[in-house]
Amino acid sequence: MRFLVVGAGAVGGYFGARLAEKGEDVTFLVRPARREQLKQRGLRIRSVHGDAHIQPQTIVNGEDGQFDVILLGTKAYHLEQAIQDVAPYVQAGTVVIPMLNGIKHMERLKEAFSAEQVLGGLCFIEATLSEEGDVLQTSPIHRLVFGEWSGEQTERVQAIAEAFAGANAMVEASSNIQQDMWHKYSFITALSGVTTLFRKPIGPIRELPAGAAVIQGLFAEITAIMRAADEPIAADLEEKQYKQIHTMGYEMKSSMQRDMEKGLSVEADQLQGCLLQMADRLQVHAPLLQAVYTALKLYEADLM
Ligand SMILES: NC(=O)C1=CN([C@@H]2O[C@H](COP(=O)(O)OP(=O)(O)OC[C@H]3O[C@@H](n4cnc5c(N)ncnc54)[C@H](OP(=O)(O)O)[C@@H]3O)[C@@H](O)[C@H]2O)C=CC1
Ligand SMILES: CC(C)(CO)C(=O)C(=O)O
Repeated sequence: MRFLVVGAGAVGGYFGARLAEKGEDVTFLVRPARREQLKQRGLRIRSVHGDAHIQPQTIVNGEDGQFDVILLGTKAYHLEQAIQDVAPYVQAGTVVIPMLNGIKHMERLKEAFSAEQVLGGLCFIEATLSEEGDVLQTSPIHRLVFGEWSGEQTERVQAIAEAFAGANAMVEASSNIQQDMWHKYSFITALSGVTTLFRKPIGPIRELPAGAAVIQGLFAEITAIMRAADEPIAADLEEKQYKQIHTMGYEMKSSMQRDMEKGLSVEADQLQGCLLQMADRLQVHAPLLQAVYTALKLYEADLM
């Protein structure tokens, strides 16, 4: 099975390298500067699960290649360019698996390719790129979940799961990827929301009663919006996720917060902004989410 990983960043670099380390046929679609960096230094992972160092196969936009599975690992604000660049490689029988946070990209991908070719996907991992371009992976979670939108365990899903079997990452074929994606969307919207608002890891925020109340309030707003939109979320989602946030390492940061610390763009429109549009349409009151989004937009304005 030939894999193409779009973007050799934190997420794409990690899961792609884990698959290549296992011996699978993996190519990275990268841009010229990243290709040069990878050529000089290789793709290195420094991880709590063990380091890795591979010399990755790369292509840049326009070069030839044929692939069975495309793993999409760009930021949501790079999605349009990524779609254009990857389109020539999406042929009959090719499957696209996004690993992005959020949900809005699913619509866009199904429209750009065919709904049949796009599986659902998400990942749980705390990873970032170092100044040298190495993947730093710093907490026990390194889980990739994917599946047919219908939930069926089709042959192609089983074949992909088989290719990942034995790789140094937890990879699961889900029979309810729609719900999994909405749940992850809820979790990351709240986690990235509070960690960027307060600019602290989750530990110090949740141990302050007022911080815990903000987390709880955000989950209540987010799930109220999702319920009003009739999205497939569990009845006890907010309680479960509030508990989940208390099981995370004290120093755990969100990827959005790490990007903010590096002065990079953030996915505010695709995460908080997209939910606020739903809230507006459905007339759900979401003042905490609005405050988080405002803080993010002010941060973005300073970048310009
Ligand atoms: N980091 C994390 O811990 C987690 C991140 N996520 C989500 O995963 C997604 C990816 O995040 P993350 O890995 O952190 O992001 P990174 O910024 O680390 O990596 C994204 C990579 O995509 C590359 N890229 C962008 N456009 C293109 C293109 N057209 N062709 C080829 N490469 C391209 C960038 O390359 P270049 O160097 O050329 O700019 C960059 O290396 C986001 O949606 C994020 O929210 C989800 C869970 C955890
Ligand atoms: C929830 C978490 C931290 C882990 O996957 C994440 O998705 C992110 O920071 O983007």
